[in-house]
Amino acid sequence: MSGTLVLVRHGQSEWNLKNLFTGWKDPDLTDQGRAEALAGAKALAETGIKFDIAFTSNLIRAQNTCQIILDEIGQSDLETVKDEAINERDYGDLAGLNKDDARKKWGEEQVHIWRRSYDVPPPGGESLKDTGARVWPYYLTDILPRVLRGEKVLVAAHGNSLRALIMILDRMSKEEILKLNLATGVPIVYTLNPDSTVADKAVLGDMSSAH
Ligand SMILES: O=C(O)[C@H](O)COP(=O)(O)O
Repeated sequence: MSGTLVLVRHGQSEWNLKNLFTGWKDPDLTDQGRAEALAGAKALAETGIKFDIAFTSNLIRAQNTCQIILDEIGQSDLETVKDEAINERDYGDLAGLNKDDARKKWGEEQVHIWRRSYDVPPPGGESLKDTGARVWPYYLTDILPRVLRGEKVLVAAHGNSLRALIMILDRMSKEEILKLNLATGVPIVYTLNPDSTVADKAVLGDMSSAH
């Protein structure tokens, strides 16, 4: 039996718009972010998918993205589990700073390393590896068993908690994950084999503008 796992990064947040490092801070979606979530929802609706359960983080931008999707596909009351295990990576001392100002202060390369490397944490925050250390166990204990039972599972979360998940799903190396950026509101639909490997992957939208 194969199940379906849909991953979606929340739509643009107020702090994405202001170009601020966000992490565990809790800004809401912008109008554009709500529109992105709705566009992703419409793409999912076209597939005719009906979910068995949804997972989201403790942060409002992911929760509202999740609800916009569920409302659009006619599943407003679907069981939805909220857990900080799939929160955005903790950006530590960078949270609240402007990304361009940070580049001016520490240099383009250092900021890129903090944002995209596998195991270099930003000051006081989590690396992707640290983020994975909480995302992966949660995936194995709470999310994957549902998919392997043949269920259809929605995960509405964050750029870096989802990069950690995609790294293991797509068997990406530490070097490959450096280049992966997820567009906001674009659903990624995985069909998993019974041994939890990926049978099929479809991206319902345009990832090319992601940065
Ligand atoms: O937390 C943030 O600032 C963003 O959601 C993700 O930021 P990044 O693309 O710089 O990792």
